[in-house]
Amino acid sequence: MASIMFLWPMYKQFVPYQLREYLENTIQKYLDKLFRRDSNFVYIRFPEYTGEGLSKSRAYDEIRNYLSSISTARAKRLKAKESENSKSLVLCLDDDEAVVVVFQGVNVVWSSTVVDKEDKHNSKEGRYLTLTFENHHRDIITNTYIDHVLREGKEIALKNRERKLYTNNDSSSYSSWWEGLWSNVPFNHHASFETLGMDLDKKEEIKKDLIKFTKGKDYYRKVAKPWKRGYLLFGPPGTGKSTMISAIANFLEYDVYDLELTTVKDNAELKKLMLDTKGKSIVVIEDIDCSLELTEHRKKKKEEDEDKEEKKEAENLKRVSGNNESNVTLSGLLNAIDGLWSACSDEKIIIFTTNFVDNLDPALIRRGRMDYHIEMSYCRFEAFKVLAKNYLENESHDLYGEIGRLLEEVDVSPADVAENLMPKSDEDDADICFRRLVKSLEEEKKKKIEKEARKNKKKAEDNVKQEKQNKVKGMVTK
Ligand SMILES: Nc1ncnc2c1ncn2[C@@H]1O[C@H](COP(=O)(O)OP(=O)(O)OP(=O)(O)O)[C@@H](O)[C@H]1O
Ligand SMILES: [Mg+2]
Repeated sequence: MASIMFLWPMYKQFVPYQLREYLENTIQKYLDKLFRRDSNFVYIRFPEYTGEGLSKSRAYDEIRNYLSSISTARAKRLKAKESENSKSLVLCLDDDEAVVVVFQGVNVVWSSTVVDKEDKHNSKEGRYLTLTFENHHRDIITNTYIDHVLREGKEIALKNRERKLYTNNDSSSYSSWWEGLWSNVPFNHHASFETLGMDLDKKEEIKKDLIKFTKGKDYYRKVAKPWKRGYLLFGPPGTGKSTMISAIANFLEYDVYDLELTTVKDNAELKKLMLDTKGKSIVVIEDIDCSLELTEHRKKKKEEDEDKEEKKEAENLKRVSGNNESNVTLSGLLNAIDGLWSACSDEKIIIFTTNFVDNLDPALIRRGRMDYHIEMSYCRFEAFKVLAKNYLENESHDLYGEIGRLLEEVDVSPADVAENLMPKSDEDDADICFRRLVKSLEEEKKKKIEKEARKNKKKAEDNVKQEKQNKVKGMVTK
């Protein structure tokens, strides 16, 4: 019987379609009816559509994904499918084709069947996948294997999907009516940890932390915490905070939700937005200090307007600007990050960026909320080496020593260094770019020295002034 089971796919390959259809519709149906009850084999059917055929079956898609890698390696007939959510063609088992899979020493057969043309009018099942195995393996298949298949299928779908960059829609604009809370575009930023100029040890530490997080499902469940992690990226402009977010997204293959807090109407809307984000994603709030400050600033301005009896003018302004004033409060934001709802979806990273970490409310960035604080700092020699390799494919040069010394003496951002390293014309080779960088660093050094000198001069003048005042005071009291 086992040999018949394994020959079945081959038979399907060689027998002409019309004859096969005839055989399947007549002989096989009767034979199946007669013998299936006593058969040693179990058949599980997974239809493409569930219920009345209104919605696609998730299990079917997951199994198809799982079978895609196996079929690509083993099946003779494959079907190439284009999928909206997938970044490349998906190869899957062709109709009326089958593959044998061995799981923990147990042989099973997966076959794909398309519903007969006549039947199609009565049934919306479309296609179905059938899993066949010997009866005495029933426990391992139903308790372990099917779960394994669905899990693997989900993983494969996540890997193959086209990643998205989401931005929240302004709720006061008409487009949000049909576009929903978030709009998206394909996420195509190519930043990676390899191209990120920063201290190598720090880079490794961040990568390790991220990997630990992604593997922490059971741990987070054990300690009864939602599976999420907060990162605070802080540092001067142009030090790579936004680039780091893209690098993290690419490293983990996550989607990115870029949340523009100033267009969020109120706390309730913020909660809705957060609830509408999927797992395996990064929620980003850039320049968090400005977002909150802006809200406060607007409120104060409104009060002032009212005090000055300019209520009418303020009303007009409101009308013109579409009344899109944000009333998100700090407590609303805290609640959105780790309120009860945050346990609703799995595997999420929240990243705040700021240029002024000292301006932030301690409650917002306390550990447990923003678990990992990463300082993005000015460009030093190690970061420069990464940028030189990246922009000029260069790993050594006579000027490296001088550049290294200058980078220790002046504070310049990696963005400034990158700008100097970027060839401006076809004639610009590495030598020209490095010389340009040295020149720019020397100018920075000169500016720094002049600034220091001005500061010292002012300090000396202030001291003289103070001494004079003290002398006068002394004379008066005498
Ligand atoms: N550490 C870095 N490694 C590699 N490239 C960098 C780095 N920092 C900055 N750059 C380059 O400079 C540009 C600006 O960097 P980025 O936008 O990431 O800075 P930022 O810290 O987010 O600045 P801001 O505070 O103004 O938002 C990037 O496009 C990137 O090319
Ligand atoms: Mg930025």
